Amino acid sequence: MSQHSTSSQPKITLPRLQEMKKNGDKIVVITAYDASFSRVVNEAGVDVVLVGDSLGNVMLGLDSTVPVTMQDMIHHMRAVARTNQHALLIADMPYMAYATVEQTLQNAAALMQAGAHMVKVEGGTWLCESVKALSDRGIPVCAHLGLTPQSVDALGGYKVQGREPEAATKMRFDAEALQASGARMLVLECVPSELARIISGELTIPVIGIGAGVDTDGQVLVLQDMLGITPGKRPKFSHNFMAEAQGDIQAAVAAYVAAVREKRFPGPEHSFS
Ligand SMILES: Nc1nc(=O)c2c([nH]1)NC[C@@H]1CN(c3ccc(C(=O)N[C@@H](CCC(=O)O)C(=O)O)cc3)CN21
Ligand SMILES: CC(C)C(=O)C(=O)O
Ligand SMILES: [Mg+2]
Repeated sequence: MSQHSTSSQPKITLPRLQEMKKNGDKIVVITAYDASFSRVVNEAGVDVVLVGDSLGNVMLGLDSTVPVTMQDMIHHMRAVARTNQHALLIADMPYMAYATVEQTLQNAAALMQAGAHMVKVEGGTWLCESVKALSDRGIPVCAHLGLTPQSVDALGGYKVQGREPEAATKMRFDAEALQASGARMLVLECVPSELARIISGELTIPVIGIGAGVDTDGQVLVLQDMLGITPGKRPKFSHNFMAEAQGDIQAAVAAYVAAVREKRFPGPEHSFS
């Protein structure tokens, strides 16, 4: 196998995801961090694989994503890329890797060269300049609003975001501004279902929810959460699909894919109001 995991082109492209939004077909996103699970989730037919900085929690045993480094992200990104078959691969940019426009370009380039097809950044309008700089240079960007775990200390914990009217209005404004700056996808995490529904309708780009109700254009979950092997507490918005899969990992991931496509997941018990 080649030492340089040069990015091969995915069958699931950004225009295809755009078309899925238009047709109301749910986009299925899942995290993976290594070659074995990259293959499993590809076999299950997921559209998008996220090499999330949640690898800090589930791969490294950390209690937040703050200590995760570019080296960590590159290491896992390369492993996932080696066995990817058809999925679009997104790499999270880790803590402080996109503090300035210069840093953003350099670190995004490293993740693309490790096999990513898109990079993801957490934050609102302060990021617009960097999103535009990346987009102008041909690097697709996924934005991330709501509960942004890299800011957990500023937010005062892992809490639902956008419940107050002013916060909801600001999130809608941030989402529009990021899209106008060139973002091609948006993740909404821990947001009231109604606000996520409104933002998904207002944006033309696909909106992927986690703890954001059933009315987004797609869903994302952390792999270990759906397999019931999270080290520590599993977030309330997640669901253990292993329970109904008789211990079969491949079947559990397939159950998640089917539940999202058929709009059976998430249910009210995984959503916030
Ligand atoms: N295993 C894992 N799953 C994730 O979804 C995840 C990570 N790790 N690490 C990075 C971030 C952190 N995330 C988190 C972590 C905790 C909560 C949490 O405790 N949420 C509360 C609900 C919040 C509320 O009611 O205000 C919960 O009870 O689940 C949410 C998202 C999501 N991401
Ligand atoms: C939970 C998702 C959206 C994420 O950012 C991650 O896995 O790091
Ligand atoms: Mg993340």
